[in-house]
Amino acid sequence: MSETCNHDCSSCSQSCESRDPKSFLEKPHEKSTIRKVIGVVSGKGGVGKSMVSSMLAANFQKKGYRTAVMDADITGPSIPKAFGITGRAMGNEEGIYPALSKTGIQIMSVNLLLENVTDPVIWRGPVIAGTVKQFWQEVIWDNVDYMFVDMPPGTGDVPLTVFQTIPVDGIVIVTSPQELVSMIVAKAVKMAQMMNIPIIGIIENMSYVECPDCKKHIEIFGKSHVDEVAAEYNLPVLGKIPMTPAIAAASDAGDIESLDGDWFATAIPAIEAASKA
Ligand SMILES: Nc1ncnc2c1ncn2[C@@H]1O[C@H](COP(=O)(O)OP(=O)(O)OP(=O)(O)O)[C@@H](O)[C@H]1O
Repeated sequence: MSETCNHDCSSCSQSCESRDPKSFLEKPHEKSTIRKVIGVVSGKGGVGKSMVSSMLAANFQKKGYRTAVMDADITGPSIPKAFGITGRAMGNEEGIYPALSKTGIQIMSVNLLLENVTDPVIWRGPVIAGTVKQFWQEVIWDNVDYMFVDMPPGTGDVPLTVFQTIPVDGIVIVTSPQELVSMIVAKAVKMAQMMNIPIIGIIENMSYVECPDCKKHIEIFGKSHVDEVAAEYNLPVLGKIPMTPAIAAASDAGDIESLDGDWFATAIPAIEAASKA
């Protein structure tokens, strides 16, 4: 172990015995290789967590990493749409194969298994959590450097299952300025600490709107408090993403991979550094 242990597993990525003596971690499919798993979480829905998961994956793939997205947001799956994937996942007696995006990102989502993408998933918690487990154990993930897990919002059954079964190397918390940011970040931070998952930092989405003429940043949801809240928990702010029609349009068109923007200039090296072996 290269760093001195301060017994706070939430700020450390080492895997040592004291980390989790009675681990519930499950092995992935025997044909899968997944090197790093990054969870993307939010305290509540609609803050752009799926958008951030998709854009992070697109950026990591562009950097040359073999990248995957597991859409663990079973009742509100929006990942395939952002990547323009409409077909169904294929499988055989060995397992299920993820769909591939235009740039080769491996994607698994419940929407790739439903007969009709508009069919609602009206399942009880344990069934939903079981589906996420299956995405880990029965999908054949091909030589993945970084897997981003788009978590369901909140701190319920499914995030719990993900944290218990999948060896998550770190989480990124997504917030938006109008939420009760301090309470919601506090809940996400506490859950990660209880589960001994390192927190890489916070990304604020829909942070501001840029005036197309004078380029002034307008904080339409009011003044952001993300810096203060991050400082309170000793976490870095990994980025502030503007609310822009380009993001909404790219997502609606299934073209998230074509978006250009340097919104992740801080987040990418932070994720790389936090997930180093
Ligand atoms: N920065 C942005 N600028 C413009 N539109 C955005 C931005 N971020 C997200 N959106 C849009 O907001 C909507 C909600 O985003 P998204 O689905 O990523 O949220 P979410 O937090 O994953 O929601 P849920 O948890 O309910 O699934 C989407 O239609 C998306 O296109």
